[in-house]
Amino acid sequence: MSNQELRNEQEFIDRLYARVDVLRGRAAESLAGALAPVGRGRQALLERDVAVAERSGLLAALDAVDGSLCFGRIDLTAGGHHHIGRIGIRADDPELTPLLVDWRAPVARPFYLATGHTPMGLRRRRHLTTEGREVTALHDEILDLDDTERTGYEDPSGDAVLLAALNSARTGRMGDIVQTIQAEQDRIIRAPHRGVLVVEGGPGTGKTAVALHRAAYLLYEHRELLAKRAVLIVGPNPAFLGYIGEVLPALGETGVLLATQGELYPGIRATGTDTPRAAAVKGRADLADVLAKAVADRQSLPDPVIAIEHDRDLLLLDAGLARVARDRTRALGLPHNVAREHFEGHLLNTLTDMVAERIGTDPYDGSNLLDPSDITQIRDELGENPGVWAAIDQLWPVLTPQRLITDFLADPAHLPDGDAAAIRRTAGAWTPADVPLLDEAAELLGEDDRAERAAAEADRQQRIAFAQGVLDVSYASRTYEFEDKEELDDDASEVLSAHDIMDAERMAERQEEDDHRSAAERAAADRTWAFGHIIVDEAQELSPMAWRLLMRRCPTRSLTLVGDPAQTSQEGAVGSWAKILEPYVQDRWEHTRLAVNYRTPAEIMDVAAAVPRAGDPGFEPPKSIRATGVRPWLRAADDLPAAVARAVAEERPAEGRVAVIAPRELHAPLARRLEGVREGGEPDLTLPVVLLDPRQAKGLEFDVVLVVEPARFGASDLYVALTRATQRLGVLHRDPLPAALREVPAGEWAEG
Ligand SMILES: Nc1ncnc2c1ncn2[C@@H]1O[C@H](COP(=O)(O)OP(=O)(O)OP(=O)(O)O)[C@@H](O)[C@H]1O
Repeated sequence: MSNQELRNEQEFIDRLYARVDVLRGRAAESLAGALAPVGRGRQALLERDVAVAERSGLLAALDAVDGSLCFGRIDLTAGGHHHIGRIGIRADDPELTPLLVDWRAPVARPFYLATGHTPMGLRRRRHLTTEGREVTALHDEILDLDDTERTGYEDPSGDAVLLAALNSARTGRMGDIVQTIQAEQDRIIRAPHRGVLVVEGGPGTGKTAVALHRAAYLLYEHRELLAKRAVLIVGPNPAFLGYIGEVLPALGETGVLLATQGELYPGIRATGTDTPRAAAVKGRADLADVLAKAVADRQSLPDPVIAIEHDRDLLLLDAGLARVARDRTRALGLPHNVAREHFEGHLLNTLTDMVAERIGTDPYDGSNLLDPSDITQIRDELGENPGVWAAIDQLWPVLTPQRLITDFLADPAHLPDGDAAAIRRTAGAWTPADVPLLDEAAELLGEDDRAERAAAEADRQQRIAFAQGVLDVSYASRTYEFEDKEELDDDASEVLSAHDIMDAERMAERQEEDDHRSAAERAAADRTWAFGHIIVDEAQELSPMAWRLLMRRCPTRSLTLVGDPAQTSQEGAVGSWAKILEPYVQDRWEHTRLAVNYRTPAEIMDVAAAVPRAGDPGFEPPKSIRATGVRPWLRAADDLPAAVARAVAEERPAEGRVAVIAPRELHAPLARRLEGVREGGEPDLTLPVVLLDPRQAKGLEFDVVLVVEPARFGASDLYVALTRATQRLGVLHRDPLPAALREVPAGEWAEG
């Protein structure tokens, strides 16, 4: 009987893939069709773009989930069953009957929530394991206790599939968890709250996994809205983004942009680093005011006068007159560069009045003899005087964010001396902490887009002229061809009129519209893009200035924030969720917690928890879902690199990954002793052995972790480092151990 069960499932999977192959073929065909030229008009072009995006999305989704399409099945007490998969697939019948239910659909929900106590209408839950297109295992849970039917694949504990996933060798890339989402996680993933949702929990509680699956869920639930606006995921470093970057594509979702803080200002690569103190100062909320003052400083006054040569005369612009123009301009409350147009106008008016007064005043009664056309002429002449423009540039210069911040960092004004000294920099690369400053500056400055608008219009005119030329040539040549024929069809000229098919302006517009970039790609290039949803991982690390930037990118305030205050390492991070969120959403946000540690075995957690407990005796770590029976070990060594090399050789699993987490200054000697290990740059997490500093280890996990010289880590960094292993942990040191680890009872370490 049991073999029959397996055969039945295999038959189903075969049918499913046959259908997928048909769908894939059709999607490829219709994509080719959608890419072909379309009819006239913007609407048609727009529809074409939408069709292309949809069909390439469907193709990408089908490709991505191939090989792992179906993973579960629920049998209903009322009869019937549903297969559950990474995406939904419908049969090719008139009713389009669902063959496979998307895991995010409401019908699939009992798969994640049903228990023996609350079976939610289920008789049985089945986990299917497949390799490629072959079913390799089944695990059944009976949920209706009165049901006596047995399949022979019963899993009495109900967690064999979960434990197998948790125990499997790591690959250096995070996988999705759709097959084994736990009830507490499902509630967060599907939380109906549309605004800010905070997901808090200790190490390994699945915060990152949950946030990513929530993004997939939201993209499914609100596809119309979110696919257009894209979802942004912000993570602490590029290695982490590489680590989590395959989860959403594997779920068929591609409308997502992953970025670190340093990548959030288009056109800037933030490759520099700051001292912790400098990063903290740059991240402080008061920097917004400081930068506003720095902009105001650039709106200067003549000291004491600017002499402008005009019409063989000298105009003396003094501080008083310039101040009037400046105050009037400032009163508009516009960003600096946008306001410049108004300053130009005010200043030209002031100078026009000066000239008019000088040349037009009646010497007898003091009245002005000039008429309005004279005044206009004076103003026009002043507008052509380079001296006038030099004065305007001096008093209200057009500024770029880069210029403003470069000048500010070279000579930081409006800050206490110590803070100014901490951030002073006259050369060097941009740093991630500069990015929120650049963004703030871009907001304060705005863009004077007059020139751009004019250039765009000139460009459009040029393209219209070009398109007109192309059409004229084709029109003329076709006509010529036909004139050669003996009998020229009366209607031929009309049939061939290119102008009838598409006029030049439309052709030019079509070039403009021909932008097949996805929403995520467009978003990456656009500083002012408003994302549909933002997920921030390690959110506890961000500074107030970074929050300002992110909130600007998400005017709807639809955010998922993931973090663990106990793992905060950044100086100057905001600290409490309420404090972070109050300025943007007051108290309208939801706080959720995850309490089970899926990553770190109990034996390792017993040791790791000593670190936060040293500062907070009441500290309770999340509860590990499993124990491995293997205790972490502790080793003192004089020659640390040799000891680490030996430990790597001993511990290295046949499959899976080892991380050596060591302070940066030990990386060079360690790398020399460890074969195939690179030092510096972004770590390649897919290599069998990687060398990391504790900050780089954030959010990651490995089968085996070796922590080197723990006394040199800050407490939260050490906690992070000790909680990265899924199987085994070793600690090596030459310096004395930090107090927290000295407190660990001897029995919690492995013997010897
Ligand atoms: N329901 C689940 N099924 C299978 N694996 C799970 C489940 N939940 C979490 N995991 C796994 O547990 C590990 C830890 O998850 P994740 O990295 O999301 O935790 P985290 O809370 O973000 O951790 P940290 O704060 O320490 O970085 C991952 O390998 C993840 O795939």
